[in-house]
Amino acid sequence: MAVTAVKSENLEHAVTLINKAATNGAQLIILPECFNSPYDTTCFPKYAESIPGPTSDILAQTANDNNVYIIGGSIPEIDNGEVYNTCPVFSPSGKLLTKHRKMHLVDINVPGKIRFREADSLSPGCDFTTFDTPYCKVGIGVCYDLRFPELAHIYGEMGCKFLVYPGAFNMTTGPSHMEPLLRARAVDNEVYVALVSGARNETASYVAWGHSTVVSPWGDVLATTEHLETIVYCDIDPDFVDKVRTHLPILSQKRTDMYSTVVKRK
Ligand SMILES: O=C(O)CCC(=O)C(=O)O
Repeated sequence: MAVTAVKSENLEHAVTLINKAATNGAQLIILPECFNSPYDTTCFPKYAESIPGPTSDILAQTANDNNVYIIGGSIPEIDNGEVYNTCPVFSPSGKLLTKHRKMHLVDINVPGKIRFREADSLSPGCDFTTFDTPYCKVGIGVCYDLRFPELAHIYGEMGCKFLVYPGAFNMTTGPSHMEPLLRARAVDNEVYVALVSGARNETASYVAWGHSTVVSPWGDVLATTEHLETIVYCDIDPDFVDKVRTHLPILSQKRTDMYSTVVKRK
């Protein structure tokens, strides 16, 4: 999705795209990170709103109108004076099922290329976020969360078969890192993984890599795109997760007598 600096335009456009995807048969629809605001630390506090709030009300209504799950990308959320990068999730009846506040905030400095520090205006979330669908359990991260294998592993342990990351990789890290990270999380945990990005806008302060992609539990790229706005469609088969786990039972072969990944705070 192409995102502009005008929140109302972004909301209207997101609804149009969701309606189109639903008309074409999508049952679970994912928006990109920061779809109602520019991805810019100076914008987050200005665009922030509560969840539930105006943007989430529109997504709830759109989920209900189309009878689809919506993973609402992310929006800057304000709560108690703190601003979070938050992904709200809606059921086909328009219920706010859960929300994921980005747990790992971006703090990168590649000299001469990119410096971005979300903590300049955001606070990190401290919750694991999963929800059940009739198809399978789904785990949510937001972009930089993808770089931390522990989160994906814990979601796998919690029973998720599909991990979804609204994201916005950039022109420095995206070309080298995004696809390998998606494929690694998928193969490590034998799950489907999707990352949904905003379209590239060369005039934005942060230029997104784009390339929204879905990877299978076997590590294959099932659906992807270039950097311009489009809807990427993909069939997810939760039974295939079980098949891969039977063929390669690595999850039960972990040497948990020697090491483990432990949840310290829920
Ligand atoms: O991990 C990266 O390289 C970029 C991450 C990012 O920009 C984000 O979390 O939105």
